[in-house]
Amino acid sequence: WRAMDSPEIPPSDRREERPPASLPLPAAFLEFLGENGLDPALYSKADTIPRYIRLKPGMESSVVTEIESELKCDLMRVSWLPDFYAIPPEIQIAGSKAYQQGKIYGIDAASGAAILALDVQSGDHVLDLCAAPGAKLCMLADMLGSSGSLTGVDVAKHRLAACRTMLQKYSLGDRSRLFVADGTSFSILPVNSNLGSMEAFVGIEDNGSIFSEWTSKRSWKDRQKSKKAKAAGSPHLPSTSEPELIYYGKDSGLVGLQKRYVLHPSTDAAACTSGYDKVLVDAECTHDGSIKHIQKFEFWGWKTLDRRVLNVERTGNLLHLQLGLLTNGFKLLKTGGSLVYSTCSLTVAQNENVVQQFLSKHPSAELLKINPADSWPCRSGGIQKTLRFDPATSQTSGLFVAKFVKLCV
Ligand SMILES: C[S@@+](CC[C@H](N)C(=O)[O-])C[C@H]1O[C@@H](n2cnc3c(N)ncnc32)[C@H](O)[C@@H]1O
Repeated sequence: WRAMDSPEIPPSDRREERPPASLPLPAAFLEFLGENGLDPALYSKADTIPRYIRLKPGMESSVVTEIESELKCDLMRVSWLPDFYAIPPEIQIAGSKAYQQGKIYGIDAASGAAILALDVQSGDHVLDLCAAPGAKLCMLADMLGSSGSLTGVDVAKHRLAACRTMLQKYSLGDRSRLFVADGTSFSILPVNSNLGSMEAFVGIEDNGSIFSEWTSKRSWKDRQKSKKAKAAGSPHLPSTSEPELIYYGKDSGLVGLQKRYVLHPSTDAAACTSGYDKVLVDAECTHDGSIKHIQKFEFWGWKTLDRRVLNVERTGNLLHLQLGLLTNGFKLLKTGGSLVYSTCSLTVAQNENVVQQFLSKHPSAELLKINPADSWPCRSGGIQKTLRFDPATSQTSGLFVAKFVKLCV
């Protein structure tokens, strides 16, 4: 797999003579970095990047002192990101009471910035097209507040089930619904509150065709369906192209509605008027910018990295997948709505090139300046208005962020 030509490679991504990384990076990964103009020395910084946590909004400030004494470290407030704190990288939060009681969750500061870039307002209908394992989904739900809706989609059912657990743990599920589906073809629009009250869509008899309150107990029909899906092949991919709803909250707007109305695929024209206000496409990628993730392969085995990350077939398909996810996410956006595309890859191929290809085919898409970024510790991407976070510049994981608006054409 070769990186595509790029108009401009950000200067700090160019290869330079620098001290070698302390990690024993395997030859295939070094070759991947070389092909993409990335500096292996980045991977020696894994132990210097803080771990970030987000305090659930609304917690009293005394909670910070409580958590500090429990974790036995200072919580350093991240000045440019509300509710975010940095802690030393070696501190584990999973065993702490604060984590178990749903007061904090782990999320990188760059990920927090991507969510702020989306500028979610109360009342928005928000779609997260690659939602699992769910840290960004939780932050989106928090930003939404007490009106609007959140739809999470992921192709991997077991990973999306983890999102459901997170939403429930942090009491953020009421306005949410979760679909196992392919994000490149998902076409279900938000439940529009005006339509919800129309007689045609509201169920009269509860004969199984109407959404009643969500329960974790599955019906006989559903159990048969997943048995069939399991027998048919991969447990990760839906066996049909039909999205599977695995969770909806009591205020998600579904309760009382006819299933066929809610699960009805939309047209492009309908999306322009009744689509999502905000869409996040945090696309599947090679994860090479997630320095801590790459570090884990030292224990998992470098062969696993070859198979999971660098496999030519997989990486080649990835570019197609990323463009497909961005294209479909944009299709589901209402006119005037905005979309954030992000990846945790540092390559130009999976970021600027995908953005360029997408813009060349979509005259109704325009890049938007991310205003709060003026005070963020990041740099410009290779295309104006796009952003790049990386360990050296930002003290965070690597993240590319681009924001688009859907124009009326
Ligand atoms: C970078 S991760 C998303 C991380 C997530 N946004 C978060 O903050 O926790 C990418 C996700 O995309 C999912 N994915 C891969 N192909 C997909 C597809 N065709 N449609 C939807 N999701 C897909 C993967 O299962 C994975 O969970």
